[in-house]
Amino acid sequence: MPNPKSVVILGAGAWGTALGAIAEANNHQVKIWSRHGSLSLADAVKDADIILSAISMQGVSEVAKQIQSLDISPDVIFITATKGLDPETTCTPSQIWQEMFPLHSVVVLSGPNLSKEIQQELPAATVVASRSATAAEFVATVFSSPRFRVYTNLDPLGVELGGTLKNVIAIASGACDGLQLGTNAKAALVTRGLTEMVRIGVSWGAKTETFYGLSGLGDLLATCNSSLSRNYQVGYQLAQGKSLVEILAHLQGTAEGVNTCNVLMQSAKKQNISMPITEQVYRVFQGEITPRQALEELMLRDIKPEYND
Ligand SMILES: NC(=O)C1=CN([C@@H]2O[C@H](COP(=O)(O)OP(=O)(O)OC[C@H]3O[C@@H](n4cnc5c(N)ncnc54)[C@H](OP(=O)(O)O)[C@@H]3O)[C@@H](O)[C@H]2O)C=CC1
Ligand SMILES: O=C(CO)COP(=O)(O)O
Repeated sequence: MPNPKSVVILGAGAWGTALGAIAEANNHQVKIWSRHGSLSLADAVKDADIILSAISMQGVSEVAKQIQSLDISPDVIFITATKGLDPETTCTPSQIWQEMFPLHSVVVLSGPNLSKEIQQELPAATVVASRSATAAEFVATVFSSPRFRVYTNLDPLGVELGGTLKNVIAIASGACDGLQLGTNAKAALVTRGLTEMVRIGVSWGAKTETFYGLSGLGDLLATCNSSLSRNYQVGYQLAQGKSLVEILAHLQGTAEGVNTCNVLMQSAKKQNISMPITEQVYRVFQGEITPRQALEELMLRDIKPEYND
């Protein structure tokens, strides 16, 4: 384990708190900053070795801009644990951080990590990915523990997109369970969902194999099969006939898949990329169809080869 480091967590939500506890258990000095807390951002990031952002997508650009105006040592490593896409630019969180801090190392942390289980100290694995192998290896040593196994990876975009794109499929999976469609239907949905993720992710520059790792397939398996996932909960409740507005008003925490689905749909249309499951989720959000009608449309699509469709 490295010497104690100063780790600043941005965002006192479920994920920021859980990651803070892991670093603290490894004897690092942890400060958690929240926009509603008494600690100023300037005081929080002063003397930081690591700045880890676990804020929802909607706050990333704004907070990154505030930090840009502060005096940040060139040795600071940024970690992003947000799973979303910027609605204006379609940029991922790591692209936003890297653009604002071009000379700093930026590391993506993503994996099958339902925060409630991690808070209960159940074992889990994750991936830290960066263009800098040294930065990824350093971050792995800071967070690794007997209950949190951290793998390194050199495809930050692929790791980040795995965690982000799977949220839309988790919503569809929640709906699949809400409609009680069974295990075969779920297996088909998740597998075809992964195909969609690979298709768009690779067109954006991610590596195919990354989607078959912990941050892609691994996170799909976790969130598509657990009622702890907020995205899954959104889909499940849509299948029960609730409106999206009603669901989001009562949901505890952030379901990034809702915004991600909208951003994805626009990009897929522009790029002419087929994303049938995402499209059906989008249409359910728009109130155009019910989850059951979405199922019927997916089942009645043209017959085609399993690959190269
Ligand atoms: N929970 C989980 O299991 C996991 C979550 N993630 C990802 O981590 C991110 C955060 O998730 P989670 O912690 O669960 O969500 P929560 O809803 O619990 O917390 C969101 C956090 O973001 C902060 N925030 C939101 N908007 C802004 C803003 N404009 N400026 C500053 N801070 C803001 C919130 O601050 P405030 O409290 O002041 O509103 C809060 O600290 C999401 O992208 C999620 O997909 C990734 C892996 C696991
Ligand atoms: O990404 C997650 C687990 O890896 C958390 O999923 P939800 O955001 O759907 O709760």
